[in-house]
Amino acid sequence: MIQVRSLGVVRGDVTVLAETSFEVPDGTVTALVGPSGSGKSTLVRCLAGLAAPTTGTVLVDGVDVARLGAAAQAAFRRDMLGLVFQDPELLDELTAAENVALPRLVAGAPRRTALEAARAALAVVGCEHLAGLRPGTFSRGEAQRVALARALATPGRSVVADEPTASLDRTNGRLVVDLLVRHAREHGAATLVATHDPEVVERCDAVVDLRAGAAVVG
Ligand SMILES: Nc1ncnc2c1ncn2[C@@H]1O[C@H](COP(=O)(O)OP(=O)(O)OP(=O)(O)O)[C@@H](O)[C@H]1O
Repeated sequence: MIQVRSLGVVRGDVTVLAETSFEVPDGTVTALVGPSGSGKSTLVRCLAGLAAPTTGTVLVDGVDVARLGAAAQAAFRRDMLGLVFQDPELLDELTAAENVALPRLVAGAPRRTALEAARAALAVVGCEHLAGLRPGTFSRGEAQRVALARALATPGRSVVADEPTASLDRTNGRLVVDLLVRHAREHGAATLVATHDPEVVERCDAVVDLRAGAAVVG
């Protein structure tokens, strides 16, 4: 479960987020919407331990990432949270399977086990055929699905995505949302998706709107 409690973020004179509270239950997908500059990315970064709350707390499966040290925060991102960004950020010198396996390899899993799990994750997103290839030649849709396979292969259940369909065409955008929703249902994953895309919002179970600095939960 993802829990955001009275979250406030102030940077200098700017109130980026004020008194924001909501929960994302396991097995459900919540859309995080709001005009440009309303703090969606900042909230995602707080959940990932990449930005610090000024007030309030965020909990991912009970873990308050802001209270962890830097190394533990990195381990939290690797082991507990599936993170998806607008750009896939794959490493060009590794194959797709190695990219997906990387978090597990870094955590010390045997190479063969990690690569087998990576191939299975690639099959789930329809990219089995890319396993042995390097990302340089992948289409945007393919690259984003490989990044999704990497995020969804995280042992932890919660998933946070920041504009995961923004750089994709409609067909690939739909595919990515389908995969996020299916993963949430099948794995009981609490999933939060920051988005501007009405088609994505329509597929979600709930909407949190960060309009005018206050969260409206519907
Ligand atoms: N460290 C910081 N210092 C000053 N202002 C900041 C800082 N971080 C974020 N902001 C401001 O907070 C606001 C919210 O930014 P954020 O990127 O979270 O919005 P967003 O809703 O994701 O926007 P978009 O939809 O355009 O991606 C912006 O006006 C941004 O300039």
